[in-house]
Amino acid sequence: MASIIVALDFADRLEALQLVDQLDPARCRLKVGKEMFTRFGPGFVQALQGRGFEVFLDLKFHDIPNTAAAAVASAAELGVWMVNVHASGGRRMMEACVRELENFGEDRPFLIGVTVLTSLTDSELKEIGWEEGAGATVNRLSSLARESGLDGVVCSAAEAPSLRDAMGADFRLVTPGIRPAFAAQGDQQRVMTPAKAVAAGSDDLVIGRPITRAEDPMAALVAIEQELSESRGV
Ligand SMILES: O=c1ccn([C@@H]2O[C@H](COP(=O)(O)O)[C@@H](O)[C@H]2O)c(=O)[nH]1
Repeated sequence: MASIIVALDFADRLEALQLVDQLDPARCRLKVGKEMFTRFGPGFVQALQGRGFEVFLDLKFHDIPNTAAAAVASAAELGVWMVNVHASGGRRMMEACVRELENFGEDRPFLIGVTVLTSLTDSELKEIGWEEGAGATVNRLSSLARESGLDGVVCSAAEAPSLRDAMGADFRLVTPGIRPAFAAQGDQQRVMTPAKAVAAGSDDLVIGRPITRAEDPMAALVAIEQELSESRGV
C-alpha cells in the first residue's frame, strides 16, 4: 500500500510541531527538507523521531563522490528512514554513497536518486541543456540510479507507469507534485492527484502544502486518505 509522506516546509519550528502533534506515525511519515534542516538542524529531526515518526531527510545531496558519501553517512548516523542524492551527480557519486551505507548494515536508510524536479517543464529542461524532456531524462537517470545500487528514485507520478514497467516492483518510486483536486498547483508543474498517482505506480506520495497550508490540515489529510481508500475500493 502506498504511503503518505508529509513535507514539513515551515519557517517556524513550533508551527511545524503543532501540526506534527496532530499526526499519527502509524498513518504517515515526515519529510524534512532544506528549509527546516538549515534553520533547525539535526535536533529537529530527532524531535520528530522522538515522537515516533520515520523521517525522510530530503537534502538532495549533489557533490563530488567523497563529499556526497560522507553527507549520506551523516544522515544514516542520524537514523533517518530515507535520504536522497541527485542522480545527475553521476554513477561514481551514487556508488560511493551506496558503499558508504554498507557500513550501516540493515539499519541503513533507503537511498534514492532525484531525477528531474517536479517543478520543471520540458522547455525549462531545454534551457539547461537537458534536451530530451522530462520523460526520457527520468527514465535514463532512473536506470543509472538502479545500476549504481540505489533503492529508487524521486520522480513525478506522470513518469511512474513507464518506470514501473522498466524497473520492476522492488524499485521505490517516490512522487512529490501531488495535488488533490482541492489544492492549488503552486510552483509544481508535473502534478497528479493522490489516487491517480497510486494507480500510476507511486510507492510514496510526498505531500506538503495541500496539507500544511490547508485551512484545516487534518481535514485535508483525511480527505486524501479517503480518496486513496475509495480508489482501492475499501
Ligand atoms: O522533484 C521534487 C523533489 C522534491 N520536492 C519536495 O517535495 C515537497 C513538495 O511539497 P508541496 O508543498 O506538496 O509542493 C517539497 O518539500 C519539495 O522540496 C518536490 O516538490 N519535487
